[in-house]
Amino acid sequence: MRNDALDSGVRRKTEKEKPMTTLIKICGLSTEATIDAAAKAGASHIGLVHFEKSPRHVTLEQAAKLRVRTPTSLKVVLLLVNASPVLTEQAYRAVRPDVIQFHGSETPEWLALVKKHMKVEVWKALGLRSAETLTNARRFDGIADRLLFDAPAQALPGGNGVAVDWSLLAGHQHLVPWGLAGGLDPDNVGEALAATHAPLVDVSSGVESAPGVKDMDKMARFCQAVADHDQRSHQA
Ligand SMILES: O=C(O)c1ccccc1N[C@@H]1O[C@H](COP(=O)(O)O)[C@@H](O)[C@H]1O
Repeated sequence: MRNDALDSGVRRKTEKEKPMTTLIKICGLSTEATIDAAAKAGASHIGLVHFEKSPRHVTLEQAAKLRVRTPTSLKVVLLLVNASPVLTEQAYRAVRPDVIQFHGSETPEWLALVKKHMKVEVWKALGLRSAETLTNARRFDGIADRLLFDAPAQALPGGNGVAVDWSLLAGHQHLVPWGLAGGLDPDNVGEALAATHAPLVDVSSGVESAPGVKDMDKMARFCQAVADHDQRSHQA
């Protein structure tokens, strides 16, 4: 397992510190077999999507069953898109995720309210268009437990396999933990990490054989590519 070190995401390493291991979230899982494969491959987080328009949608009942069945080495992230307060609370009670990922136009005030009432980490996904997005992201400082930078919304708010402009993140001073999402796959994740030094990478369509169908071989290759990157940077 590679997920022993929880990187704050703010610093990668200092001279005397051990270099950190990149966290890996594999999103949009819907079967026990793929959850087991994610654990075996070395992911740190799995994502369950509760959003009816997504090909990766799982009902709250399915999500609750998968959650209970998930090995303790994996943190469970429940993904919601502009869910109502009632649905958010229902989803939290049914699934008891470790994290709720908000992937719509949710506000800092809404995330703060969720954090106040639910024992859960709150992550906010933001569509990274320009440097201005990074400035606007400061609204979530001290509220979101992690920011995820994804490509701007297309047909769906996420899960579109579209990469962000990594150069926008290169050298950016992050004040809160963060992660890179959008269009990652086994062949480009090493380059993405070298360009951005992301402490967490989040992948969905890049490890699928068809929309909503996870490919366990691609999942393993993705995690191996991240491990290879980590090893290279530990040696540097
Ligand atoms: O995966 C989905 O279907 C999805 C639906 C609605 C919002 C977000 C969704 N997925 C998230 O999108 C990003 C990037 O996905 P991809 O790797 O480009 O396919 C990731 O955070 C997923 O968690």
